[in-house]
Amino acid sequence: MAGWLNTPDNFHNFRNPQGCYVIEFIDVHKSFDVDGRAVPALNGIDLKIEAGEIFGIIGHSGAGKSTLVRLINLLEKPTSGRVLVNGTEISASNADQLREQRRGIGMIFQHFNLLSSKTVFDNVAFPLRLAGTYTAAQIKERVAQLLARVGLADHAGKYPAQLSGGQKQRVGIARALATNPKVLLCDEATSALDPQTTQSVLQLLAEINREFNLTIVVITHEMDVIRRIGDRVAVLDAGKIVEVGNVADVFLHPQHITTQRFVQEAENVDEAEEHDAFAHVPGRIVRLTFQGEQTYEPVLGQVARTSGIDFSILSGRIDRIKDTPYGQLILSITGGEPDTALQSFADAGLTVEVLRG
Ligand SMILES: Nc1ncnc2c1ncn2[C@@H]1O[C@H](COP(=O)(O)OP(=O)(O)OP(=O)(O)O)[C@@H](O)[C@H]1O
Repeated sequence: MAGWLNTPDNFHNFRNPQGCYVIEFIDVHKSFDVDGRAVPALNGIDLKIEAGEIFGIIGHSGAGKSTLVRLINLLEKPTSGRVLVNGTEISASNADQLREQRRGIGMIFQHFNLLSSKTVFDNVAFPLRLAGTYTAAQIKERVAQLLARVGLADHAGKYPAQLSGGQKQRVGIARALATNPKVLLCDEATSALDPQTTQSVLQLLAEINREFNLTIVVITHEMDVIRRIGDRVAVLDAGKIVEVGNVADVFLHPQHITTQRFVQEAENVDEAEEHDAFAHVPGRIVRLTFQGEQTYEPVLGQVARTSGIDFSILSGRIDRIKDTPYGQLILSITGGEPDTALQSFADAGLTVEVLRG
């Protein structure tokens, strides 16, 4: 059944003809009327989400994430400003156009939102039946194909109550993909799952992103989710985007205080505690950040030898941001020529931050 799944070729037809942005917010404000008073939820959002990327939106409760996502899936209209999805401004769409546009946007939820009285098969078939344009044989084939893709081929006859959380979310993903959307919105999709199940669901999302060139928008309050699969991230705080960039840049060098706190939470670091712990350590204290292949290179030893410094490692971690390894070390440096050492680290491509001079 060729043509059922997104392919890079047919995907291009859905790109914004003016560029490659699937979703675009232009100075968007949204407020809600509460007892005759306008309560602002979003204040001047400018955002461009590119075709085929995994874009994370992180924020605390009340920051405006759900409102932002409801503007993307066309459930809300902006109070002012423009939201474009696949190049079309939603507030200018009529009812038929809206229905057609909504079919191009899939969504998965924190609590899965499956129909408990229907089998796995019927849950996934639901949007296809709703569309009213597929034969029973086409629906059967499509659902089988989707269930196989999410690893649930043997569970078609089960009911949601008979599934684990991870399996329920896989059904949610299969259902969201049924009508072949170009955009998948994930609203806290792994927040109800244990760490191991979270990992496998995130892996599945990363795979379908690559296979179908699907644009995925991930709404979360956990930086770790974005670190694992995100390409770019926007940090939302009190209805405003306070930081946006590539995940590696934002994660390793967070600028805004809200971003810094999210990163510290993800790394389980208490900066005040760390600062106290280093108070009695002699020498300069520096943080070195390695990215990519340099993570595994013997830079520390080489620089120590050439500059004559001694160093102790006060804390350190090696991990991955999506597919790229990175390392962060906090060192105390004594003796030798510390300025030469810091320059040599920078020359080797490491990011050097002096925490105490
Ligand atoms: N329908 C509504 N009517 C009135 N106020 C609303 C409505 N929806 C959202 N708000 C307000 O808008 C602000 C942003 O809410 P929103 O639900 O978008 O935040 P959020 O980041 O998704 O939070 P959470 O993670 O808790 O869902 C909040 O102050 C909220 O009270």
